[in-house]
Amino acid sequence: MSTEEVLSIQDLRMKYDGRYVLNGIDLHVRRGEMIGYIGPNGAGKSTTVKIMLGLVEGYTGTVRIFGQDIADGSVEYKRRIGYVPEVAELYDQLTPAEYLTFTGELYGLSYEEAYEKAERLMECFDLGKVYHSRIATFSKGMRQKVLLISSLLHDPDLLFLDEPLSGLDANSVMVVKEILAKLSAAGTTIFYSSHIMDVVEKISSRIVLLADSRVVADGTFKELQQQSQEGSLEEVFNQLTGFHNHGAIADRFVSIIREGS
Ligand SMILES: Nc1ncnc2c1ncn2[C@@H]1O[C@H](COP(=O)(O)OP(=O)(O)OP(=O)(O)O)[C@@H](O)[C@H]1O
Repeated sequence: MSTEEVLSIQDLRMKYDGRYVLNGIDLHVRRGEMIGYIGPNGAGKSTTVKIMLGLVEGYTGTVRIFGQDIADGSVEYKRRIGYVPEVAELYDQLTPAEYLTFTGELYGLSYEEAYEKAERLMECFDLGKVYHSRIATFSKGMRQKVLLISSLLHDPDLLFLDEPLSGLDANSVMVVKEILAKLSAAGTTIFYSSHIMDVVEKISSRIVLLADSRVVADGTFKELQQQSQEGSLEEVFNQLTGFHNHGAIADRFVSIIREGS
């Protein structure tokens, strides 16, 4: 793996409504790393990613991407980034051909190049026949595949994925996991945010766990296991986030549902 630093975050803090949602994040990521970025709901994962994408302002600290401070006003670094958001904002009235040539051109590809490349990528996902159908008619998994293609069309150096396997069937999951492994091996740096612990455990070269607005663990899966003396990543996650009462919460939930019945 290269020692080239693709991403560097120093003392990143962000407040919403007077409350710190990120409180001193430090993170240094090298080229080709596959970072599993995990944490409880509301821990600040999306906020960190949105800051890195330049979508959220008002933070303090320094964020450098490809060596460039993203606060310096230049947006050139964005051309080398791909992003699959948690909530898809696909344009329903467009076809994949229209949508993907639009995003491809935004990333600097020519129309012809984007059109032809997107069509071949759609075919890889068995979606060649619907290249000219409206996205409004697509299933969740089909939409997710279009989003994945859109994030990868320009062969980004840094890829941010938020629940990228959402809605995909088991066969497609296998294909996408393999694609990510190959991209990472070829030098693409991947920031993989998900709640599906067994996938994160298997595909990440390094896992960063965010809790209470801070990084509470950062290392390989083996290192995290040693830190918490637990087995699976799910158990490591429970332990490092101090969560032990799933049974009691479930009991309470069910008893409320059953009240009066
Ligand atoms: N625009 C906003 N205005 C006010 N508070 C916000 C805003 N965006 C996020 N927050 C708050 O910041 C905290 C972190 O949210 P964030 O979406 O980053 O969490 P997350 O780790 O991605 O969670 P999840 O796993 O549920 O997706 C939450 O408490 C959330 O309510």
